[in-house]
Amino acid sequence: MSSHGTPIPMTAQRSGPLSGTAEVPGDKSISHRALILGALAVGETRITGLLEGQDVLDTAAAMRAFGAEVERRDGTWHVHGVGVGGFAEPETVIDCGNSGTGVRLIMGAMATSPITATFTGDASLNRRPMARVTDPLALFGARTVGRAGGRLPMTIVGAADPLPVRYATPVPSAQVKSAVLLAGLNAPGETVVIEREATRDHSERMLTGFGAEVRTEDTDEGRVITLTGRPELRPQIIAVPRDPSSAAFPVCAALITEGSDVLVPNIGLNPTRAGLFTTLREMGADLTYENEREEGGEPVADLRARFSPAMRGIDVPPERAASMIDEYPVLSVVAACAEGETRMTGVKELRVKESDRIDAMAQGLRACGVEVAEGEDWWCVTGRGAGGVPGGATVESRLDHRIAMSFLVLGLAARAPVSVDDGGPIATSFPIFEPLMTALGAHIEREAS
Ligand SMILES: O=C(O)C1=C[C@@H](OP(=O)(O)O)[C@@H](O)[C@H](O)C1
Ligand SMILES: C=C(OP(=O)(O)O)C(=O)O
Repeated sequence: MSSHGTPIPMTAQRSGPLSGTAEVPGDKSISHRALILGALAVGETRITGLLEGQDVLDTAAAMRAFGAEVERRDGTWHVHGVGVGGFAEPETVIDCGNSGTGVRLIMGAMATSPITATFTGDASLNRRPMARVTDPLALFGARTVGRAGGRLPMTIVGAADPLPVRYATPVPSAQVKSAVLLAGLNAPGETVVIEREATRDHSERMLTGFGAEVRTEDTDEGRVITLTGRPELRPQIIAVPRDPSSAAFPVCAALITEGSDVLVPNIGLNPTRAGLFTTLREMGADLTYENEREEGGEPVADLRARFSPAMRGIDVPPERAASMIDEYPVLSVVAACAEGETRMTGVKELRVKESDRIDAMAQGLRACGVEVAEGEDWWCVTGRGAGGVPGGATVESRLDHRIAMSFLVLGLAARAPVSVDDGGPIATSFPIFEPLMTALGAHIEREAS
């Protein structure tokens, strides 16, 4: 959906101890991929635990537009796929709303079929760079017509006679890697993606689960992923694990809110996603992994986070960026409540997310009385110590769910309330954020607009 409707101003106030269990929703990255691969399999894929956030609902609608049957019955999602190369030409414009993952993966999935589709999104998505995906799709033989600078709305004419591709991704991006692999599904022979830094590997894992041949090798060039084209994908039964990127919010809230003790069960700790938790532990957070186990081939644990008044700032190494890319906004909130400087480098990708996340956080933190320095590829937050952030500002969320949630978390520990002008975007990834946080004891309220 391109419009988020009327803004929903929200305010968070200093809260007493947060306690209890926070059952966060399903993983957003895995949910998109389950719907898309389900739509490309032959037969019915069943998905439980799917994230029912707007980003994923928009991908479900897109899969219907390409000819798959997608239905929710009794809490389970049923996807009746059309097979690799079986996508129909959509009759309407594909609106991916706020979702970079949705639009980029779907572009890849349709680019090697002889069909044409036009993509659009909301004001945030229509500002984000798409050439990073359409450049490699052109190598397969797809053609693109879009706005200047490779922006949406954009029409892709899929390749009628696609060629396989060998592509080294110029930016660390699982979306680009996944778009190329999905396009490679309907190309003959082997499609190869090379990434210098490993990014989240859910596509590789799920493609293998659906029966595609995918090889991953770590070489001097980086990680080399080879997919054999034109497989018949077999439908799967998928239980989507809970999202570590959503778990980050109750975890960080507990660490900075006096007296808190919160359990966040069943969180995937895939090393390509778990960088935030490593960082928090290095900062001295009282964050433990309980009941560590393997589920569906992924490491999983229950996270227990307790108020940690003695956290210290650290240098977050650039090679960790890909494994915590969506978590820097909320990390900067924890950094504001720690002692000393937290320096984050190798993070220029943050500038092309739903908003320029370095600028959005830096401006909002400064308005709340926190010192922030920044450059194109780095930023540094000077902590005010536990309970030391003045707060007392209204911050723009800029159509960015993670900015809105991060400042509401800050408000729980700041001396004066912190407001966001629009909490509406939270529904894209974490529709139950407000009731979940409130049930833990957080004072978060909607204001009359
Ligand atoms: O592949 C994915 O599911 C995602 C990849 C990342 O984006 P980039 O590929 O742009 O780094 C991440 O920020 C996004 O939230 C989800
Ligand atoms: C960057 C994000 O998502 P997307 O790129 O899918 O819009 C996010 O969820 O933080």
